[in-house]
Amino acid sequence: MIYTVTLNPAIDYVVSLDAFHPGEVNRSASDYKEAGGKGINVSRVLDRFDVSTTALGFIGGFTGKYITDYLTDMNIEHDFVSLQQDTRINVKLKAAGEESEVNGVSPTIDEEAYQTFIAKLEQLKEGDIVVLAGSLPSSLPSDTYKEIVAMLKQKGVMTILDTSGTPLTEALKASPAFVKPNHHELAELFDTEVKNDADVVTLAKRLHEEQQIDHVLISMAKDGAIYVGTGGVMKLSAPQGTAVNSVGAGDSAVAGFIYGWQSLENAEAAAKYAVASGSATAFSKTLCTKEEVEALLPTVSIEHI
Ligand SMILES: Nc1ncnc2c1ncn2[C@@H]1O[C@H](COP(=O)(O)OP(=O)(O)O)[C@@H](O)[C@H]1O
Ligand SMILES: O=P(O)(O)OC[C@H]1O[C@](O)(COP(=O)(O)O)[C@@H](O)[C@@H]1O
Repeated sequence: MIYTVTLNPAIDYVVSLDAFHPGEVNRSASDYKEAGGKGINVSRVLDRFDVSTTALGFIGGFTGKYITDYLTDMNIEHDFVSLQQDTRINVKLKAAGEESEVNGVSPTIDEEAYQTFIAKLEQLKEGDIVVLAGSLPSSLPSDTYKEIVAMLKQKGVMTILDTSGTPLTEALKASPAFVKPNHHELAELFDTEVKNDADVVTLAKRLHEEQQIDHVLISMAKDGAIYVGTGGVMKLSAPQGTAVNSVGAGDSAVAGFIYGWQSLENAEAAAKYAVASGSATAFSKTLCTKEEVEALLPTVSIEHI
């Protein structure tokens, strides 16, 4: 069974305007809301690929109810721990060809809620897959993902991690099986500049070899991705197209990799599916469909480095 963990979910409130004028009253040309947060998006995309998951994490208040109702309507299993405080709202602003984001403040996770969540993870078994994705609520210590990865690995559970900053640095010490930082997050991780593909390969190799991560996929938005792992070293081009809404592109890439890996057990095919999925989401208003991904697959080229 695949589980996604979103410790800090969100309603994504996506607002489009022709132009944004700070300090003035602005009116949306269009807006809509979606259940978001990285693990939840992975569940949503895998559902579109006909792969069942159970979404775990913390949810609270009327915003949390919006998310659980949304998932229930989609027939996506979920088993969140309930909080009193509201789940956050993240604002995604699209104006004059630019995308800006204001991600909200997380509710507080108290010890009792955290232990209830850990008790759910304790039930998982060898062969299960867990996707840990997104920021940590500020009330949880920065080594939370590290502790969870270590605990799950002891049970024979495959762990996949998509986060950034100190929680990522810490969790790498527990060697999750697959990580997908983008190139900015990779640079931040090593406190350096990433100027070209060679720099990306050098740092991704360090993650694979020194931190013993089986699969490292560095996503680079319109420049595709670089894979370093048990499947070798390769650069994947992104399909050409017009970016409509790139919110969820990274999450779609994570879902695409899992889908490709599960169905084919081949890292090259999985990385290709990841890139096609990310791009299909970037080119559409919302998350990709399987048909959109498969239409783009032949346009992803791979160069072995
Ligand atoms: N403008 C774009 N054009 C084509 N593909 C894109 C674009 N933006 C994102 N993608 C696709 O989505 C994947 C993930 O995007 P990226 O922006 O790197 O992730 P994140 O959202 O985690 O920062 C990329 O590897 C690429 O395949
Ligand atoms: O937990 P974080 O890092 O604040 O990110 C949450 C945001 O990321 C998203 O999951 C989108 O992520 P990507 O664009 O990286 O795929 C949104 O749905 C959500 O608002």
